[in-house]
Amino acid sequence: MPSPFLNPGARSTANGLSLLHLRRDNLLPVVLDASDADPSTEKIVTTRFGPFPHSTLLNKTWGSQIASSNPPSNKRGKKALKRKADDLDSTEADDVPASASGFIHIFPPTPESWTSSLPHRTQVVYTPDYSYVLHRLRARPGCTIIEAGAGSGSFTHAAARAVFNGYSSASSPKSKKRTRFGKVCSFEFHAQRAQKIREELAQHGLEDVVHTTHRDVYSDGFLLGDPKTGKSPRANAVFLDLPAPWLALKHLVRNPADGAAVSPLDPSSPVFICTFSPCMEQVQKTISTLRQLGWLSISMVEVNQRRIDVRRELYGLGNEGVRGAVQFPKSVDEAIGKLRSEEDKMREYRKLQKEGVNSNTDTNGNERAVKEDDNTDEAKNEVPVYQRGRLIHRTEPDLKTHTSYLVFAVLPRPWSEEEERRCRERWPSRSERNGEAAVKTE
Ligand SMILES: C[S@@+](CC[C@H](N)C(=O)[O-])C[C@H]1O[C@@H](n2cnc3c(N)ncnc32)[C@H](O)[C@@H]1O
Repeated sequence: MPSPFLNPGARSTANGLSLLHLRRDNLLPVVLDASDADPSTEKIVTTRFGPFPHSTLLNKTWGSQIASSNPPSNKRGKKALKRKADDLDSTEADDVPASASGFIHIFPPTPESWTSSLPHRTQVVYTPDYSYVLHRLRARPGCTIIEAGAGSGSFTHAAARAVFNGYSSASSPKSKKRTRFGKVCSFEFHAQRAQKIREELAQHGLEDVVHTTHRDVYSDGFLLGDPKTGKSPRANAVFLDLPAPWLALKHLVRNPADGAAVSPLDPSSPVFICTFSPCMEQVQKTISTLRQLGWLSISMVEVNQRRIDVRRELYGLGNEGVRGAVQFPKSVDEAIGKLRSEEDKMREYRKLQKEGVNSNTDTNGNERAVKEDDNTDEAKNEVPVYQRGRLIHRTEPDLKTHTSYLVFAVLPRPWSEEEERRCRERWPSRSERNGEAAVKTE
């Protein structure tokens, strides 16, 4: 099955993953089920915007707006309970809320939307970090990345998309020989997490691109299959999101001394590494071990991404009903004016109370007209609402991420005297060329 992450097609399909966009930063992943066409028993996604039976979500052009359905006439629908809005957004429902008022949008999955909606089993790597990491690892179609640990699979999905250049199982044996298919070799030592990520990747059509191994990489390294005699993944890049990355580095060498038959690294290319650590002591230990093992260009980066919200700030009491406006006096004069008018109103009210007249009727018993406050900006100036107020920008403090110090390094490809000599003969330097010319003219 082609992965909806890599080949989403034009429409939502049965058994494929879709993402329901409820609100900004609130996405609900759903695998659509077409097996039950009976409206009284089919699966329903229940959200704060109403119920959405799977049949109403199937075969929709990505990006479509979908209106919620009327509550079904089945028993579950009739027994509908009123629940808090936050409890409502779920992929399956035992009962359906009686109101059917809203709409949602349906989107194909991407690594970014999966990161913000996936079921968390561990801390995850968020988009600002992994986009930078993949860029520094030179992740590109056709290369192989080693990842440990897989955790909740957030980084795994982004890495799979970065290296994807075709499904090896779908290509002919001849082209398989010629093409090096991009791969992510993912290692996880927690048995349930390893099993869960395997299931998820199969459900997402990524099992061809990601090879998952249940393994303690500190003791058993990164070969595929048997830890000692297994196959080398021939990795071009490595990402370690482990509590003690320095303990795994001894296996990431060109000539293994740990008893492994081969190195897990690609002998024909330099290898880029990134380790992800939440504290500086871990960074220091990692860098020290990288130095001992011959890694070069070692550097550390902290990604501190902030989303900047640019908007107009409109203060003043006359902005009632204006979207985003702050109902607060913009000057001392406006504050005093407001207090005076309220005192006047109170005085008049007390006077009427004393006279025994309903405050909403005048002394003759007629309905009193509500005095309109003409002191609005609308009435006072011609400036359109969207241009009023001060233009301000604020950083959004609630960005989802967790402290991460990213250590990067490069291990050069192995290089022998013989290879150096062959290259010099083939591409002589200018001085070598000039020397040769001088010898020839003598
Ligand atoms: C922070 S989580 C990784 C999150 C992941 N990068 C993501 O984006 O979802 C760290 C994972 O490393 C795994 N782990 C810890 N020690 C390990 C080891 N020695 N070998 C393999 N995995 C290990 C843990 O079980 C945990 O799932």
